Amino acid sequence: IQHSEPDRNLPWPQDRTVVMGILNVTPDSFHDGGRYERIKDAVARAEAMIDAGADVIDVGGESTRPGADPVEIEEELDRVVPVVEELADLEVPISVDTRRPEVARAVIDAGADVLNDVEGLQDPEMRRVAAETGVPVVLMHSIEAPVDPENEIHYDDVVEETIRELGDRLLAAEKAGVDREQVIIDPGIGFGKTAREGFELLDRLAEFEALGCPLLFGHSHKSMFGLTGEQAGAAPNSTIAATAIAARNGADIIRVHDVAENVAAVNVADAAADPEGFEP
Ligand SMILES: Cn1cnc2c(O)nc(N)nc21
Repeated sequence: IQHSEPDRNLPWPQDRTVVMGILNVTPDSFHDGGRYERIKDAVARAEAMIDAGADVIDVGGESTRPGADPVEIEEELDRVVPVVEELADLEVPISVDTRRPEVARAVIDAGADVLNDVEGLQDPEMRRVAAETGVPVVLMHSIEAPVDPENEIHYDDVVEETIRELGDRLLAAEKAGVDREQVIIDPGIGFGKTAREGFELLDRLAEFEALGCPLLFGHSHKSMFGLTGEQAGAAPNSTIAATAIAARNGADIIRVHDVAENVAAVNVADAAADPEGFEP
């Protein structure tokens, strides 16, 4: 499977699988230190991920784990804006994972290059931000985020239904003035989907090409790997194996915690996809 035609003005290479490093700036992702310590630590971790081969850094101030507590807007701003300001000077683009238009506007003003919306631009105000700023936006499929674990969502064909619902979101975004060229789609692994549905999506990723947008796959350390003998938050080996399969099945961007290991996995997939043309 080749990558989507390299004709979009996205801020990363389009002739190979791109690795997005996850930078959580939630308090539980730091040992207790002051605010300044946290910002310094976040920048150091971003730099380490860049050194390990990350093509883009995804900054998130609010956990989207199932059942996570929502964070006040002021708190989310206080967590992400200072970090984005520091990272804006680094040589790789910065993505921000937020569901809030206020935060989206603030981080774009602070230098963020990409919006990562786990709610798939369901908020009309988020569509307006994307349309007005023209920044690339990740449109992730999720019935709700964070998902209420009690909310039993059932799919007949998770791939078909996810593609159809993403298509509807894409149309709504285009109606609001968002250019299809700025949209990256994402099946939303684990958001209201079972482990087996996660593997079904992984296996049939190529079907998402129908939407004509680059595809982001975010499986790192997720609960689907309970099926493969690891567990949520501690699934490094399954994550790396799934990265290679996802890249080979057409994922254009892989969103991961452990950058070096997953860079190797995408390189293996890209080399297998084009043994003559692959360049290390
Ligand atoms: C923030 N976040 C957590 N999981 C994610 C996924 O699978 N995709 C995207 N785009 N963001 C995610």
